[in-house]
Amino acid sequence: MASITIDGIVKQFGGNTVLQNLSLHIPDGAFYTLLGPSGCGKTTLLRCIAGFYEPDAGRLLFDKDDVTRVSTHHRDIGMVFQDYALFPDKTAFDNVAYGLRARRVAKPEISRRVTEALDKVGLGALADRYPAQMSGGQRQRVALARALVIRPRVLLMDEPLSNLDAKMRLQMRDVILDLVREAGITTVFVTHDQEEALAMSDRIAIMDRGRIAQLGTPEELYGTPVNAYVADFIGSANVLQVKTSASSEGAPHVRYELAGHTLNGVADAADAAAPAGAGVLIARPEDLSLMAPAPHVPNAVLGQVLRRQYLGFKTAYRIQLDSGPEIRVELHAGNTVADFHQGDRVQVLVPADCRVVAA
Ligand SMILES: Nc1ncnc2c1ncn2[C@@H]1O[C@H](COP(=O)(O)OP(=O)(O)OP(=O)(O)O)[C@@H](O)[C@H]1O
Repeated sequence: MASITIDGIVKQFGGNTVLQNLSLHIPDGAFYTLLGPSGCGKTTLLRCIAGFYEPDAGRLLFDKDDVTRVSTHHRDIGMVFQDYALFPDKTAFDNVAYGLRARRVAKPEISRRVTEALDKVGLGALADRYPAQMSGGQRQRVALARALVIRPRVLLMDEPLSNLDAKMRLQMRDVILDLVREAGITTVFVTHDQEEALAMSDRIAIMDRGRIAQLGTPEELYGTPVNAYVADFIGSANVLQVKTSASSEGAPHVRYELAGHTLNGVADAADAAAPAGAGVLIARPEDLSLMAPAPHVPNAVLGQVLRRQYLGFKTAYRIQLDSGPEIRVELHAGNTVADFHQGDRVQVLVPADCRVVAA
């Protein structure tokens, strides 16, 4: 077990800089997820931590040990891949035993630890099966047991759930979390599935073209995304260009123009000093609400229902704001406000704590 310090890592392929001076500290025992769209550099970063790639600049530390130039098999890491990467000609037992045999662990101890590891992942009865005789979920459990049985300092997982069906993915989330929590092992998990990231992580690093756009707890990323990219990547958000001006209440409050109305919002701390200009309103559909048009309602914008979609636990609306953009609103079942239909005139209520960030 060890903390991981990534200090100013740069990685280039040809002329293409894939990791741009990236720094990140992962405390001992924490579960961190790298999340981002295809090609943002998640796997490259994981491979630098694993030692498959040597960075062009920067350092990598496990605790205080500089492992930047240490080879993969001396880094003491466990790895789990999307495609399991099991040996097809070895049984589950022998797959899990492989790392211990390579480390010349005594036979009785190998037997004890492998049996224990297979039991932990619920495969005690399948020790003699070959990978081809197992389901995807079972194979991934073998891969997990194989990674953990060597008691690595760091566990690295590259999209380990993406080849599994939806139900198995949910089950394996719990299996993984139970095992890594019990072992107290520092884990770096790569996914492009935002729900998986939210459900599993202590902290999520959202990556954008080789940089970290935001690092935070799931609640921080969802509740206070620093920019439109993060807001749009985690959950869904209305991301609307607005013109901002200073609020009489002072920072962090800000006023902004949306579809001909002046509303109150909250500015990002970094932008609070310069409130006048172009901004971006970030409003989650579930934070907005609807009412029939009425005079003198603060923080409301007029529009018309373009589409109403009933989704059981919620109803999703697309509203065309009068001489403004479209905006999405979601009302949850049990919400007592009246229902609206296509063509209805409505007033969209935008809470005054909705955030406006730099454009
Ligand atoms: N070995 C390599 N040689 C050249 N370019 C590479 C190599 N590995 C990755 N790249 C490039 O680096 C960029 C980042 O790739 P990376 O695999 O790290 O992205 P990712 O975020 O993991 O994407 P995905 O979710 O699709 O796996 C891509 O543009 C990719 O084409």
